[in-house]
Amino acid sequence: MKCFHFSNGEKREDEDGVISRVSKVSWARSLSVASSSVDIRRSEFDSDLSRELSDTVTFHEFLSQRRSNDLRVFTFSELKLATRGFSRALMIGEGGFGCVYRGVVRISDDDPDAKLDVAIKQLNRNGMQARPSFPF
Ligand SMILES: Nc1ncnc2c1ncn2[C@@H]1O[C@H](COP(=O)(O)OP(=O)(O)OP(=O)(O)O)[C@@H](O)[C@H]1O
Repeated sequence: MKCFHFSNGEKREDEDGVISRVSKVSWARSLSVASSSVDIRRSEFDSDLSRELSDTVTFHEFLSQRRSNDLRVFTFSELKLATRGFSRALMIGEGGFGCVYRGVVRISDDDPDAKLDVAIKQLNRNGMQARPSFPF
């Protein structure tokens, strides 16, 4: 699943009205859409890639790069709306990093009827895989 982490860095609004938070982020091999979680959690890193990129790429730059590949960036508000506030009635599964919800998102600004069923994972700051496997 594709996912990226939102952090609690500086808030910035770009020319398209997409609000992002600017801070250093690290790249995860398996990216999924993050939501309300404001912590940066390191998960499955591609060690080579993260070594090359993680300390130099800001979240805003990350979004820009994804856009240049024609990938749509959703705001947290859009994802919240799509899942009716992350309603438990729409929950379709749960992984080690959080719950997965069924949602419907608009896929075109021109056509309000163009919609797509999607699965949206809300990263859980207390996800099981974030816990240490041994006591400190
Ligand atoms: N695209 C999807 N369509 C339908 N159900 C999905 C989809 N993605 C996830 N699910 C459901 O959510 C559950 C958890 O998915 P998730 O991707 O979180 O699993 P995971 O890879 O084990 O999680 P994690 O990466 O957090 O360890 C799946 O077992 C499945 O039931």
